[in-house]
Amino acid sequence: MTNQDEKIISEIAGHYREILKLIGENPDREGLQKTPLRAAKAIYDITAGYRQNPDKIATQAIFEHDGSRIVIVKDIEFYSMCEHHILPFFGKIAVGYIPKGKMIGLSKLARIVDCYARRLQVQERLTSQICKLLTTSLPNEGVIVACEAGHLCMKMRGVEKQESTTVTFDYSGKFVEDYNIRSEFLSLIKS
Ligand SMILES: Nc1nc2c(ncn2[C@@H]2O[C@H](COP(=O)(O)OP(=O)(O)OP(=O)(O)O)[C@@H](O)[C@H]2O)c(=O)[nH]1
Ligand SMILES: [Zn+2]
Repeated sequence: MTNQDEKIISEIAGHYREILKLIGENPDREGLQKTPLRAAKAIYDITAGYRQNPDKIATQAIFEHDGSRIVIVKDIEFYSMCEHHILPFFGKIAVGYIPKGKMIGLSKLARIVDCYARRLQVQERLTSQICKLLTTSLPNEGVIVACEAGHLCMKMRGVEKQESTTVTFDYSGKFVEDYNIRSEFLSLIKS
């Protein structure tokens, strides 16, 4: 952690201390003394994606590959924060692509998911940012991303729908043109 990171975290902690007072707490009581700093470190960590470069992650591990069949990494768990309420939404993402002479290191797909998830987000944008990045930075014939998540802003407050989940998709290239390949992806991520 750099000096700049520490400076920002300490400033955020000061704001959390004020929030604790405003909600009727005593930030000086024993259990809360370190809470502003802990909370500041947590929010800084949860939003680490702002300080990462997704293009760099996507181009770090590209290898030769002459196959042209779909590659899928599914059940990539993620945690993000909804930009409207700053409350968590979390679930799983599946990423698929059709190679065009190259393949990407599998872990990089999960790292790209984390890079965009660890920001203030809406689920639709999270899904489309992953799709767009891979479409432009990895040689491919098509990219598809499916995301299923539960939003705490719909469960622990507001409309309070405990079982609701939200599903979002985005796709490019052959997945747009070819319904069969899109449904192949869907059946493979369900199996
Ligand atoms: N499309 C979309 N909406 C989201 C997402 N996360 C939260 N929301 C919605 O953002 C909306 C904000 O609506 P507002 O009416 O401004 O806020 P609110 O009064 O807190 O709304 P309620 O949640 O209905 O109580 C709500 O409908 C949330 O469900 C997301 O990822 N995508
Ligand atoms: Zn919300």
